Amino acid sequence: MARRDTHRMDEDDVRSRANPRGTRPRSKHRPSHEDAATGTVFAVDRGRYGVRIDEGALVTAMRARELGRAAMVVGDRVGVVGDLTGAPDTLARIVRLDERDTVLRRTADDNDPHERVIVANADQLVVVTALADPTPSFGLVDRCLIAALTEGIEPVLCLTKSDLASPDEVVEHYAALDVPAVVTRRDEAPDELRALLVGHESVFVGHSGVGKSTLINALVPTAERATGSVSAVGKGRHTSSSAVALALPAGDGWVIDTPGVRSFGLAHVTADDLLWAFPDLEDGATQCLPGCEHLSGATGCHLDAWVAEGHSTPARLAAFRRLQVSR
Ligand SMILES: Nc1nc2c(ncn2[C@@H]2O[C@H](COP(=O)(O)OP(=O)(O)OP(=O)(O)O)[C@@H](O)[C@H]2O)c(=O)[nH]1
Ligand SMILES: [Zn+2]
Repeated sequence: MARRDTHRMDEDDVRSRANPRGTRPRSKHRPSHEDAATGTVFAVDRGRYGVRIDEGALVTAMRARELGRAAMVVGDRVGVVGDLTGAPDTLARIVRLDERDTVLRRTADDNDPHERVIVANADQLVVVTALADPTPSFGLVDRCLIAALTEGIEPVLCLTKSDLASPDEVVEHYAALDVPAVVTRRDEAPDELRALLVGHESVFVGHSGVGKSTLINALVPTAERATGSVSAVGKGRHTSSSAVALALPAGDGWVIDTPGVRSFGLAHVTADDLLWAFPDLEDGATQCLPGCEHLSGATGCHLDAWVAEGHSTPARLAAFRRLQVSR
């Protein structure tokens, strides 16, 4: 059961923090069109949405006025009416936005209260980092992991360019977090990673230049063409500022590519949000002083005693605290 606050609203007043491990979403917006087809938003550009209709065509759609301020993001499940043939120059209408299972969000920096929802309904976050060129940025990786863990999205570490450096140190660094790590290099097929993606909606994030496009092109051979067709969604100009969802060739799962990031603001994440992702530590914190940040040496932090009592391990507490400092 999720225990986090569900009262927070994202920028579009879409209720999105509801139980991420819960049951199927209910519609927030009451369907005004009983006959609407259901689909998934795979691209967004300048007020136009690319929607893959379930068992149907790829259509370009605009949102109906009745949706009010609600803005859809890649991964959203929506109801669509109108011309659903996907023929050139047709425009369908989104009349319903389903409640989100998860949202991946970030702020521009840590002092910025404005949250941006990047992707909806992803259940896996693949944090891509190069082992060299550029050297791994533990801070950025930590922040991506925090964003996933606090939203109930399963993180996966993907360590690229293993032809240039050994993965041992990085794997060791993250061992206590129990996050699966896969190692890739461009001259070998990413079979291990591919196996982890089957049946999932996986978002890929990473610093620019880590080899994310190389990886995605290996996973989805039609990726470049698909990304090109997204610019058709946005009236012909090229999209590079937003995410795009690509269907895996076997048809079982989605890969969502996002633009390279330099930073990952977490102004919206509290100490207790992060603790929620560590069920072995969470109960121990009920005995901390109010407002405890649970850092090492903090007066009144009960977590050291909790670990000494055998409820968790020093390595887990250290891993939690390292993320807590990164936050
Ligand atoms: N040595 C080595 N180089 C790689 C590997 N994978 C990618 N590269 C190179 O790294 C550079 C960046 O790769 P991209 O796939 O474009 O990286 P990206 O993360 O998509 O970067 P952006 O497009 O800026 O977001 C390119 O020159 C690639 O050829 C690898 O496994 N080993
Ligand atoms: Zn504490």
